[in-house]
Amino acid sequence: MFIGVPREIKNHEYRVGLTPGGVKELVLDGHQVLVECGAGAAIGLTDADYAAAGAQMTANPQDIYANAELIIKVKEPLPHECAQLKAGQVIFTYLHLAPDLAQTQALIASGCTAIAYETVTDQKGGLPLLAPMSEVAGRMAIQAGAHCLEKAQGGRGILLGGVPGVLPARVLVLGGGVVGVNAARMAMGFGAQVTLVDTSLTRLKELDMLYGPSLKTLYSTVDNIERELVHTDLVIGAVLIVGAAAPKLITRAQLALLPKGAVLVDVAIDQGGCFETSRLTTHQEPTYEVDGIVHYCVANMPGAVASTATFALINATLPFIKALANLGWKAAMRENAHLAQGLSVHLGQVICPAVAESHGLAHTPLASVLASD
Ligand SMILES: NC(=O)C1=CN([C@@H]2O[C@H](COP(=O)(O)OP(=O)(O)OC[C@H]3O[C@@H](n4cnc5c(N)ncnc54)[C@H](O)[C@@H]3O)[C@@H](O)[C@H]2O)C=CC1
Ligand SMILES: CC(=O)C(=O)O
Ligand SMILES: [Mg+2]
Repeated sequence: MFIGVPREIKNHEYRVGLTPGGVKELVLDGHQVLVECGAGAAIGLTDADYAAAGAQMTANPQDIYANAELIIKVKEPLPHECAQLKAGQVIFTYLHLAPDLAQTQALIASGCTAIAYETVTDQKGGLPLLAPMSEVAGRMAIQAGAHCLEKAQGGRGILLGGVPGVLPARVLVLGGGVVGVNAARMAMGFGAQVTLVDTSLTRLKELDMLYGPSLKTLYSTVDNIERELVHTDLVIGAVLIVGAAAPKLITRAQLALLPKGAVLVDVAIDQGGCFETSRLTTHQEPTYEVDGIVHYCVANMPGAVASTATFALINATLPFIKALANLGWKAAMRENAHLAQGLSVHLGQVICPAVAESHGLAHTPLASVLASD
């Protein structure tokens, strides 16, 4: 198969969809891999490394969009990338379509087959291709939040861990999945007082067994969250309903409950965000203020630690990329029902039910697509 890897072009996005090690595996399987020059340069993966692994290199991303049967990326295709996609071509990347009607329409119009990393599942009900980036973003959320709590960033001027004789900051984590648990672990490591809420009692029980009294757990209700906000310095938004737009857990009116200079880090922003006042920001300008509350809403947080994040991502994606390349997407999905959950858009039809529902669009059942020739 002809596989293409364009350079990522989103703001401060330095990750790359395939490492030279990944290229080597695919070339050994008999595939042809075309990589855009400089795709891995920011994290020390040189064009020479890719060439040595067996890739062909091009300075022109249009060569990739014109010729590749399978395109491997990290972030969602931007409008001019969507415009180059076509029927018969597969793109495998993060898409986050539920909050993004324009991208959904562009992928429909392209006729391509778009497979989303973030909805591929595993036997345990997890999201194996989202998890590595959720680990990174969850851990980063505490670094980012601690920085935002500094006065110069608009924050309350509170040190996360406090010092002897002065209490540490209070951190509220909304959602106890992969992002939430990684954020909670980092915050506890800093010495902060951490409370985590979730709607899953099973999950809260697991976390209680894991962390004991150093982590306070609370069932997620409006009332419980409101009572916490009154004394919270840093809130981490880490909820997810797979494929769907994030539920809004803090309204604009509820911002008034927080102390002035408190910080909201909305990791769930890629699914539309879980605070009413969230709007997308970039690494270049990561924060803004609403009613005296600092908001950090960067949708590609792991892009900032692109070296760690790229290797973590490829560890998870490579087996699926190999299956798509070796078998073709349809046979690979017939063989692996978990990979099939990634199919979002195909030949102008929306396949992911949660995406269709978010935009009020018709949805074509996965089974009927996989049953057809
Ligand atoms: N901004 C960024 O750079 C990144 C964003 N993310 C995003 O972070 C979000 C969380 O991802 P994961 O932790 O991997 O998901 P996950 O599925 O592991 O965890 C989500 C948790 O939210 C809980 N939840 C759902 N509704 C809730 C509610 N109303 N109240 C409290 N808890 C609720 C679920 O029970 C689950 O435990 C996703 O939107 C993901 O796309 C992930 C990586 C990077
Ligand atoms: C998950 C995601 O959107 C990211 O890593 O940027
Ligand atoms: Mg994202």
